[in-house]
Amino acid sequence: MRGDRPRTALEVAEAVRATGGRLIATGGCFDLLHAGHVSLLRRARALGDALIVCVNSDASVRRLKGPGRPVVGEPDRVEVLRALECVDAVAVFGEETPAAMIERLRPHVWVKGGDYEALDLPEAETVRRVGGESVILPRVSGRSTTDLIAAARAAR
Ligand SMILES: Nc1ncnc2c1ncn2[C@@H]1O[C@H](COP(=O)(O)OP(=O)(O)OP(=O)(O)O)[C@@H](O)[C@H]1O
Ligand SMILES: O=P(O)(O)O[C@@H]1O[C@H]([C@H](O)CO)[C@@H](O)[C@H](O)[C@@H]1O
Repeated sequence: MRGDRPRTALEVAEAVRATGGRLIATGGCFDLLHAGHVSLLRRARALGDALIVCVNSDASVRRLKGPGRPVVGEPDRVEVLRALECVDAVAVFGEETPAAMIERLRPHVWVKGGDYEALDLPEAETVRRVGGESVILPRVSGRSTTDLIAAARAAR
């Protein structure tokens, strides 16, 4: 039981460090959550003692993915992520990259899915500076929010 009040991302980070644990973090838009996201989050969580998901604000998603996005607003994206057993806390950020949030959380491991190369991540230098490592986990083929949106439009 994780208690009735969701712990903040900073509270989770401090608790993990206080017990000498390994803090995992990941980031993304997570608009219209799908099985690829869930697989990534479960595998990320298995790398350590707690997983914090850094999720882009609505304005940040719009800048990144275009004017029609996100299709699911920030409160609901946060709520859905928080409902996953493998997610210990969710933090929203509004910048272009999660670098500032990574500075605050100082994860031991930063995880992204296979559509990125670890060394190409703009936040990779920040991860290194806070003493962490960036890890890229393989994607689940055939799962993307873009495809879900296209399929939903085609079904109308
Ligand atoms: N099929 C997948 N399998 C594993 N990880 C995935 C998959 N799709 C996305 N991810 C990862 O989930 C995180 C969030 O990605 P994002 O929210 O952009 O998903 P997406 O489905 O690619 O969205 P979009 O189609 O809008 O770009 C990223 O780390 C990304 O690499
Ligand atoms: O859901 P996405 O498109 O994986 O999320 C973006 O990831 C970027 C990535 O971490 C490389 O920097 C990040 O910069 C951006 O803010 C989105 O989270």
